[in-house]
Amino acid sequence: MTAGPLVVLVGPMGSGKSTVGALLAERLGAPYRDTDADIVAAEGREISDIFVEDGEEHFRALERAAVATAVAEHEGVLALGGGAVLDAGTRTLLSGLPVAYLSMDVDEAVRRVGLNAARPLLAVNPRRQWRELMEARRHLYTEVARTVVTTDDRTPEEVADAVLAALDLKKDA
Ligand SMILES: Nc1ncnc2c1ncn2[C@@H]1O[C@H](COP(=O)(O)OP(=O)(O)OP(=O)(O)O)[C@@H](O)[C@H]1O
Ligand SMILES: O=C(O)C1=C[C@@H](O)[C@@H](O)[C@H](O)C1
Ligand SMILES: [Mg+2]
Repeated sequence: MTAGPLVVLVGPMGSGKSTVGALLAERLGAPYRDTDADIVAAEGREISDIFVEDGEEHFRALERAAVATAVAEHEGVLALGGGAVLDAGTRTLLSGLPVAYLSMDVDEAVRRVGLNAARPLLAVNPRRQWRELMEARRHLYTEVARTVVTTDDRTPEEVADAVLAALDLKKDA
């Protein structure tokens, strides 16, 4: 059997990658890994500091390298950063992998993260910013995904069940 992640979660900020990823890891008896956390650990600084000090392009290159390492060596549940799909090289790395896109509509997004000051991308007029962000990204999430799982009106447990079913992964590993 080839090594590689059992499932890769993509989707916008707040779609539930961390929450659902942890549940999936528990159900599959597999480790959870998050490339945002890998980058913070490797760089010894927060992502917001990388953006401010070196710019988004540099961050995307670090992210591409982190995704390359993770898909090569991680055999569990892998969550990517919300903007990882913007990079063409990162998208290529995902080809052929069991990628699930966790989607949500704008109302749900504003409810979950719109008022959260820790997400400065959405700090001013979250509804409009959300729409713009998704217009730029939706087709890229869809492009890399083997399955699209809606998270609106679903608990994290229900989302995890839907991912397992869509990717034909067993629940009691
Ligand atoms: N299915 C769900 N229903 C309701 N709330 C949810 C659901 N999934 C996640 N949440 C809540 O939404 C918030 C964001 O979830 P989470 O941190 O898992 O998203 P994320 O995709 O990892 O975000 P980020 O890209 O910022 O890391 C949390 O407060 C979480 O409890
Ligand atoms: O949506 C984005 O562009 C980002 C999402 C986060 O996961 C981080 O990767 C970073 O803050 C950028
Ligand atoms: Mg997260």
